[in-house]
Amino acid sequence: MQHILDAIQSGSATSEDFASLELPESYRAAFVKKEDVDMFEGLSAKEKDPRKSLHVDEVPLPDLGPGEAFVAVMASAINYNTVWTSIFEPVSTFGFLERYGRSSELTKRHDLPYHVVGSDLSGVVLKTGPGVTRWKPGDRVVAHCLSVELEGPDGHNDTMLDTEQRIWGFETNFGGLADVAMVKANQLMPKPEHLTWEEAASPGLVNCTAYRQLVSTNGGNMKQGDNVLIWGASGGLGGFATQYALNGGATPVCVVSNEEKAQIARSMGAELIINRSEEGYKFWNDEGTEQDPREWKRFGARIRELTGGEDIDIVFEHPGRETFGASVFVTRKGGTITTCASTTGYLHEYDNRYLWMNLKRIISSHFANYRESWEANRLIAKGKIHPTLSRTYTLDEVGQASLDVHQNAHQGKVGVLCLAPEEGLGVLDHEMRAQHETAINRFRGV
Ligand SMILES: C/C=C/C(=O)SCCNC(=O)CCNC(=O)[C@H](O)C(C)(C)COP(=O)(O)OP(=O)(O)OC[C@H]1O[C@@H](n2cnc3c(N)ncnc32)[C@H](O)[C@@H]1OP(=O)(O)O
Ligand SMILES: NC(=O)C1=CN([C@@H]2O[C@H](COP(=O)(O)OP(=O)(O)OC[C@H]3O[C@@H](n4cnc5c(N)ncnc54)[C@H](OP(=O)(O)O)[C@@H]3O)[C@@H](O)[C@H]2O)C=CC1
Repeated sequence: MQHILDAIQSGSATSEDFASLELPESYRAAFVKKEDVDMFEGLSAKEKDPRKSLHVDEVPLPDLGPGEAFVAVMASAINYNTVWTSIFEPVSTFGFLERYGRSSELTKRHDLPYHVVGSDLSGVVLKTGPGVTRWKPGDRVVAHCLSVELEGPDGHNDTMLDTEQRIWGFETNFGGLADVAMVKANQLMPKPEHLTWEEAASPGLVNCTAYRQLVSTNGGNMKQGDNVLIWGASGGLGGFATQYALNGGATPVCVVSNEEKAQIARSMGAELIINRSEEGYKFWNDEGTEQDPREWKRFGARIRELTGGEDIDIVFEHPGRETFGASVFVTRKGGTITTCASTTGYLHEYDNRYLWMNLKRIISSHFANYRESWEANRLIAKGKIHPTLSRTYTLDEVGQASLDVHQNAHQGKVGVLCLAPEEGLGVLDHEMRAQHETAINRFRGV
């Protein structure tokens, strides 16, 4: 891989130079093994340790198909979906690969006894498959994680609705936590050039998701003046939801679990902050069998205290079972709960009387369509939304990086260096970077 890295770092290699580089037969990648899917049997989700299931080793380079691209990955990032894959919860991702593999000769390539994970990357295009004209070797790119086939009509208005919609590196193989990744060329977007490789790689998945869930007409359709309740406001999704709320003239009500996280939310410009640990909300009894509506009320009263008596227009939900009852309760009449996940449990309970009597709506959201992804990346490239990178690991440390996210011991996003030999490389637009340096570094080292 050294000759590829040399070409990238030379700064002068042409597209023809990249096109003539010899591709390796194998490459370094982070993967889980099919033979390990039962390794954590009997343990609770919290006890399952990604360091034991995530391996870093050489894997063969697949054949490149039509409409696809190989990218030399300079950096990637940890997403919670890699945590799910590595603890084999709520289902083993090998089931996704097997199902995908049954579709065609080409998709069969994904059905392997190992799953190369990772749904973000920044890097350089090495080779494109037949039919790709928009991208060429040498292009500096990031990739969003929406993989679709679009052969049927379902996804033609909104690509997320394709019946063959998958998340690359979670429901497909050959993900971004590796030195080379294979993507569909439609996933590629220009790398924001005021950012380093690791900064550019880190927003992708969560930025696009937050954009659809909160801003897009497919999600919360947020407008100026809205009160937006954001759970985990300094986390992966929340760090972007908070920026979108502030940019769009809404008022974020940020929920976090400690003072450091509260400080990050404040430094982004949020003023209304709830430290859920300090306030000690206990929505469920110890057995986890019943909720306490008095605690929902206490939470709602605190929100009213902060907003001057107003309730929430949009809840940005993802913790799931633990918080969903409270989220439905504190939403104003006619308001919206947008949900994209269930980190603490997927069987939600809420009091439906508060929903229907007050004409509230629950809107589901999942990643983002092609267009929404492009718009979210454009906002990063224009310096209107900033990366939330707090710490960067090497690819060999991917297990530890995933454990940190699993244990909620991180802030914002956690980056991973793949081919990039060190942090801080890859910036072309130094002038623009200088304008946004403080915002770019807001989450660093907290
Ligand atoms: C961008 C990043 C995102 C994230 O991080 S999201 C968080 C991580 N993701 C997750 O946690 C989700 C992981 N995925 C899952 O847990 C599962 O993936 C799903 C629960 C989403 C789906 O379950 P499954 O078993 O894969 O598929 P089925 O569609 O439930 O199919 C099971 C069987 O049920 C049949 N079926 C489905 N719908 C119906 C219906 N409406 N009426 C009758 N049958 C139905 C099917 O056909 C099939 O059947 P047959 O087993 O025989 O093939
Ligand atoms: N459907 C989709 O497209 C997507 C789904 N997801 C899913 O969303 C979830 C969150 O992802 P992401 O934001 O990247 O993860 P992070 O771990 O980075 O952030 C989640 C935040 O949730 C908060 N949190 C954790 N536990 C609780 C709890 N019990 N009650 C209230 N808040 C809690 C934490 O903040 P604090 O401790 O400060 O309160 C934490 O910072 C994951 O399940 C992920 O798989 C993610 C991206 C896309």
